[in-house]
Amino acid sequence: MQNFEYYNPVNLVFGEGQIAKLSKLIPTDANVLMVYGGGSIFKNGIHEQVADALKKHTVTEFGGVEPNPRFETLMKAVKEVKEKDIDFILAVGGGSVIDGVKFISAAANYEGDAAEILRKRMRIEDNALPFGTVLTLPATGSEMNSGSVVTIEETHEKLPFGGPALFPQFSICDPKVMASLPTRQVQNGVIDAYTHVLEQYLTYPHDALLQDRIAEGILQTLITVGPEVAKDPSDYKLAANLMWSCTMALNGLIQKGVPTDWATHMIGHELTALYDIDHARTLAIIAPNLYRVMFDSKKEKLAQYGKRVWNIDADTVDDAATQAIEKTVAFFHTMGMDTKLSNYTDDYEKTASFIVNRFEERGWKALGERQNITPDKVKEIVELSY
Ligand SMILES: NC(=O)c1ccc[n+]([C@@H]2O[C@H](COP(=O)([O-])OP(=O)(O)OC[C@H]3O[C@@H](n4cnc5c(N)ncnc54)[C@H](O)[C@@H]3O)[C@@H](O)[C@H]2O)c1
Repeated sequence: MQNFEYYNPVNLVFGEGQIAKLSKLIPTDANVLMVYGGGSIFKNGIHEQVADALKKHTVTEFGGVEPNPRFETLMKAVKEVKEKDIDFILAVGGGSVIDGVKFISAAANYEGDAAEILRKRMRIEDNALPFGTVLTLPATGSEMNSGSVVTIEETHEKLPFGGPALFPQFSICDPKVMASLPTRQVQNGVIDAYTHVLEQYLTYPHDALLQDRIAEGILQTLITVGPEVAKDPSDYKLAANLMWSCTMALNGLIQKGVPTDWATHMIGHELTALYDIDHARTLAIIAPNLYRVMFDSKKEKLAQYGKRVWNIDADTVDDAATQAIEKTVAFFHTMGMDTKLSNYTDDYEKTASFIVNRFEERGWKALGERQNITPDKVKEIVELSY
């Protein structure tokens, strides 16, 4: 096992009725900016619960953070923070709102052009504004990690950044909030979490036995609850298991001491930036083709995944690994994912060369756990995804 440090200071408050605890989790003398997205919280009662819990607090509201949050919108919130001397931010939303709040928190005290935080992929160590979250959509794990992804609309760039100062102080995860989710968003949540685990698991064999078993447990739970919770997100048992699986998939635990990949995400972000395809759906397009192109490099772990997660009984590693990829694609389809870029756009033919050029401009010579996903491999993966 590789050496590691595991630091995660998030106070995760899980369960029905827990939103009321906001009154104690945020200091009463705080000057709060409450940030939310398109307004679904006004229809499903979440806004009412938050407002009720914060009736003794000073709260300014900032709505309109988009799915795949935009730098341009978030800078308006940064202006508000400065003008109103805000000293605590509350994110009420899914990954987009939480990621957006992480950017606002980092940019609030940043001297200079805040776009540098994204373009230079800055590691935020200190000087960020404290914030907490009320999660409304289980998917990203952003409620319990210190990463964020923000899109610069002007240049169609979707860029990740993060750092230890960007952990939420607390996150409230009440599975009841899922009842109002459209099927599409529940499906996205399942596949986003599933692919997060694959990024940290489908690498090469190592000796971190527990990390593998936890990863396999999350995958099996998602396979069990995914199709059912998409049909009925108001079923508390299913919703609670999905919500906790999504958090566990990306709170840092399963990546400790092991190699990780993340190339599917790096390529997927480009598809969202170019075509506005939902994040999870870009992962479903890219991941299987990445496993096909990088087969020799990943086949041992693919075979282990096939045998342990899908109960595949095959004579050879190659056979088990091939079947594992097919099982994964079938699961993505069960969860309502289209797995071809041409299902989303007719204008795909130059996508591979565009993405490769971008990676080269950014100086990315190779991706993946072995740093062997070179620009020509990226091209092959994207072309196979058409
Ligand atoms: N920080 C991380 O670790 C991390 C990891 C993966 C993905 N991401 C990023 O997170 C973003 C995606 O976040 P997401 O998948 O959580 O979706 P989202 O936050 O973009 O929300 C998707 C849609 O669901 C709606 N919605 C949210 N909660 C709802 C509810 N309870 N009822 C009805 N509608 C509701 C939103 O208004 C929005 O229209 C992407 O930008 C992605 O790149 C971040």
